[in-house]
Amino acid sequence: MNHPTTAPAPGALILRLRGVGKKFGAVTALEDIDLDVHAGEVVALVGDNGAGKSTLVKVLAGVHQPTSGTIEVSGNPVTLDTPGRALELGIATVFQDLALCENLDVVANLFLGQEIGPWAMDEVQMEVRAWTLLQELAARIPSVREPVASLSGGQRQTVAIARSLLLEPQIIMLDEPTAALGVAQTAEVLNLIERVRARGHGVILISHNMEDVRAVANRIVVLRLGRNNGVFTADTSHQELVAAITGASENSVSRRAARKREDMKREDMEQIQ
Ligand SMILES: Nc1ncnc2c1ncn2[C@@H]1O[C@H](COP(=O)(O)OP(=O)(O)OP(=O)(O)O)[C@@H](O)[C@H]1O
Repeated sequence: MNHPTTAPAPGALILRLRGVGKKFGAVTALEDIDLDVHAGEVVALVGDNGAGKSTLVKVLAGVHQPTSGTIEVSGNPVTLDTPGRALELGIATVFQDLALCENLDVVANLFLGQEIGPWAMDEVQMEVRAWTLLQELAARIPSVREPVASLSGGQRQTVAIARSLLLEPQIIMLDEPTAALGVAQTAEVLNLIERVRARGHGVILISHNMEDVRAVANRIVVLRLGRNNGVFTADTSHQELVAAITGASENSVSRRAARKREDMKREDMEQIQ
């Protein structure tokens, strides 16, 4: 199945993961992950270092193969065995390094690698398409003939996001898009994410910044130690989110139960010896 040419209905379930796991040898990076993404929503993926966010992004980008579980795109089971296949199925990823060419201008960066293919066009057509897309995104880029080297961090992020939209993906994954940005540029990128959502794409936003996440996400999916640890809404308090991320929500009752289990195990061992 290739990705449908007609846009999914707003709110349609476009991505569904059930029981997805990923082991690297003896290391379990992901275990039993469920994730739903609908058309026209921003799902934030948050978690501490090592929680499994990057691994999940790479599974969805076709870089890593899951060791268990199922992935469905628009209701059809899929195998994302290469990055090209993920793109064909309408899953685009903007990695943290952005992969832009500093010495090339905005138009050249937007169409990089697509000189042959659906967007094979002449220079004028490419420039018009670039302007149209950037205007639609209300992107603040001074000129599409500006080399990327002279753009700000926020503008570079915009170019990278616009490039991934050229193929009209159903889902766009953004890996820490505001990590290196100041306040004004962060606001610009958050506005851009809202406009991408308004175009009907499903957005998966990976971020360490709870303020950013709460500002734009419809739902916040917490990963902890490679597992799901709750799904929250944007009005969830900072403390509650941090508790889910760090595991501080494991309250004194569950700690007491764990202590009892340990005591019982010790007593059993003593009886055996
Ligand atoms: N290629 C690999 N080989 C072995 N183990 C790996 C590999 N990639 C990730 N891991 C392990 O999988 C677990 C999850 O890592 P991952 O990088 O996905 O977490 P993360 O949430 O993205 O963390 P961070 O925020 O630090 O990037 C970690 O224990 C990590 O050491």
